[in-house]
Amino acid sequence: MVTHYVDSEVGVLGTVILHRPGPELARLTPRNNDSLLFDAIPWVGRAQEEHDAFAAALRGRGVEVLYLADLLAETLAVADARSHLTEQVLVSPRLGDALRRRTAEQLAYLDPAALADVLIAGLAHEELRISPERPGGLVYSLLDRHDFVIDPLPNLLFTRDSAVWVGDRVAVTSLAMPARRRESTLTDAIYRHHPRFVGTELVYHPGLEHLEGGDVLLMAPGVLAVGVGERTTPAGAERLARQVFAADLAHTMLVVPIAQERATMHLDTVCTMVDVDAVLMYPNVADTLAAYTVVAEPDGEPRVSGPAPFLRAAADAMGLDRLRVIDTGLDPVTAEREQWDDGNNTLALAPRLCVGYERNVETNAQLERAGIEVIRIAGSELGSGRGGPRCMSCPVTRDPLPGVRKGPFLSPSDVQGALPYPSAEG
Ligand SMILES: NC(=O)NCCC[C@H](N)C(=O)O
Repeated sequence: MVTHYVDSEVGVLGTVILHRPGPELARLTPRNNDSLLFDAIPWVGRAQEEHDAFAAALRGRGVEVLYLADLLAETLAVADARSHLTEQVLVSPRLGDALRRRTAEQLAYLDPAALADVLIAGLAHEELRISPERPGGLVYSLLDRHDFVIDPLPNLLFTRDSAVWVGDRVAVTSLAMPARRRESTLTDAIYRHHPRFVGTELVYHPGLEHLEGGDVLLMAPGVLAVGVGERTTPAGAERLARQVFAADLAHTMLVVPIAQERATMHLDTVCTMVDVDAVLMYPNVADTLAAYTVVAEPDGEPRVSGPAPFLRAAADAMGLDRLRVIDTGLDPVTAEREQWDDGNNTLALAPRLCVGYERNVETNAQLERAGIEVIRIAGSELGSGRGGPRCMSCPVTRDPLPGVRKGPFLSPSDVQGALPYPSAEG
């Protein structure tokens, strides 16, 4: 098994899982885009070009790119994974027995790659092979022709949300929105059965309290920040705290309430890290964002204190005098526009090097003024799902921050002493 390890947001990125958008985006129509969590109907070919350029930019900086569809197809070559994932779509009570039988027959004929395509893009009414000898039954007869026998997963593009690595373990999440729930059944199967990942220990499972990867930030080795709002629940944060403390993957979790709105659906829509001591942050929330600090008691029980201002609590937990803050946009109007267009949602490839959407002109200029290099990518179509470079990537390997050993973790003051990178302000 290859070793995978992620203990920060900014350690040099080694390997990342992306999902190249495909036929599942072509399922979006004006009648289903809201429930499928897209704000517009993307031009699929252009979205693929934009995504290919994103992947090329990562490879150009030495990052290994794994595609989720390939991992899934390879996973489906394992008999147990195939039967488990097939059962998970067939179990839906929406199908009824006759339609379930027809669907099962059709899936049984597919090779692993074709089955992966169906699990991702779904199965439309028109695609089910029905004949007088092979009737679909009452449910199929009443199914609207625009409807799906198996729902598509257009948000698989946002690989960040269904799994997040913490140290050498992966948290396979429990997604809140019905349109996304099935995504983590695919990631779960990949981490359990794919030859590259088999043996990886899971620190969170689908089916537990709601938790989404976009809400989880690895602020420093041993320090997590978890947004609670539209997606991750306080119960999800509490469960994750217990599990990461028990596994000695972290010593502190900052739990950060965020507004339950689409614009701030995850913590990484308002705050991402761009250096070991610097965050890119939406100024309209910077002063009001608060955090409850949760630490592990010796008996394993999480102890809660606060709330305190987020930036103060984070700096304390990370053993820093303060966190440097780079604002999204320049003025409140530009900031609001660029936050909406995922200006905040940068993906760090290393300390002071990140990928951002080119359209967020002011935010990118602010980053550069603060000494952060920005690799700009197009996102006119990719952005229609409301996610940026961080949302579209699941890092599975980052270099540990130099000078900070792998867990069990040092105390915050030891970590501060070990920070390798001087801040841009010296
Ligand atoms: N971490 C993120 O902010 N991910 C973006 C998810 C966008 C997706 N359309 C959703 O609503 O869940």
